[in-house]
Amino acid sequence: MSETSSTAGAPVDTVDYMTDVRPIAEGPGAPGCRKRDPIVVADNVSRRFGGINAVDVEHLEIPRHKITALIGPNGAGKTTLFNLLTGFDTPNTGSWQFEGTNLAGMSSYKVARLGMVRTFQLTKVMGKLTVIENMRLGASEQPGEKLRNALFRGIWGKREKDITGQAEGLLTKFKLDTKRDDYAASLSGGQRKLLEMARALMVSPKLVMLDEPMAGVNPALTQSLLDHIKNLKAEGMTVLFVEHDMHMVRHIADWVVVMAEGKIVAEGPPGDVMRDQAVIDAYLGAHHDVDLGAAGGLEELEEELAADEESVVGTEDAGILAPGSVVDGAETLTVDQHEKPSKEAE
Ligand SMILES: Nc1ncnc2c1ncn2[C@@H]1O[C@H](COP(=O)(O)OP(=O)(O)OP(=O)(O)O)[C@@H](O)[C@H]1O
Repeated sequence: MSETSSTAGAPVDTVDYMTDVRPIAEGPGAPGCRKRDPIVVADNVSRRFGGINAVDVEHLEIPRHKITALIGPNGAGKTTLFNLLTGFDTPNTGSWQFEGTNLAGMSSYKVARLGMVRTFQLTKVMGKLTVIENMRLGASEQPGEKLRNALFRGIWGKREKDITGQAEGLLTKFKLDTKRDDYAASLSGGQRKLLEMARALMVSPKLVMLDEPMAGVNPALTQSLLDHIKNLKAEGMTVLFVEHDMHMVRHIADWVVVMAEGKIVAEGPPGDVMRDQAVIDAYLGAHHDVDLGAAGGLEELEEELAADEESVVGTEDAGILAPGSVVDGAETLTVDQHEKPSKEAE
């Protein structure tokens, strides 16, 4: 999909979102920097849990039609920020707009209907429902939702048919059509991630927020997931994703926002951010000598961390990605997988 403006009916400016090289930020990348075309603008958003400042974001803008990665060490506040922006949690302070509409205090359901949807770190597909039933749940207006619709069965039937058709189309696109009538509980971790992403698309969103889309995905599905995420952008959507896998970040992100201890500590294009000292400090602690942006930097870091008894390298211990598995030619590596404190279910 592309953006077209016209004069006297003739298209004069066409932007292909995949090849658009216009600057994302108005100036140099820095925490809270202004974007040329933001879809989300947040101010002074904070959330405390007891004595912990889980989120303390002064200013954040998410660029429209781009893929933005939100990275940071465990406990940095990434998921909490997702929860706040999408109405799944309430901040102590703050305001934020999605396409100019103020969302503070709005329920998650209404936020989704406006076109801002999210997936979860631990998928929320309903195991005891079939794949197609899960998809139908994603539709913004369920037939039978309103008594009035139930009374007018003609309208009800048409809408139901449309929803099922849309769901089937998405299942085919995500190669889940053969699982249409299987219980979601029978799907693999990766297939559930795909189902959750497909279900999120039922409301034809403008902004798709993915919380650790690669976690729990086996290497066979990794490339397919990456392609689906890139396709969202090609189709005109904006993507914001939380991810620990640095190769994935470097491979598909146009812009990277780094959080540490609730704050935004760096922002910029992936290559720049990975060379940023604040990012290296936040991620690596003692491993200051490694340049994440340099060729071989990740491999060097992997070796250093492997030699460090306190570090757990990669997701292989969690059975997520095999060591040395390949994502589009690059070996996978997760730099931040220190033990997480246990956290209540979202
Ligand atoms: N419901 C909650 N109750 C109490 N503390 C919480 C709750 N949710 C999050 N926290 C705390 O808030 C901080 C931020 O957590 P959050 O899950 O947002 O971090 P994160 O960056 O998403 O981490 P991860 O990468 O491990 O998912 C952590 O210290 C966490 O323990």
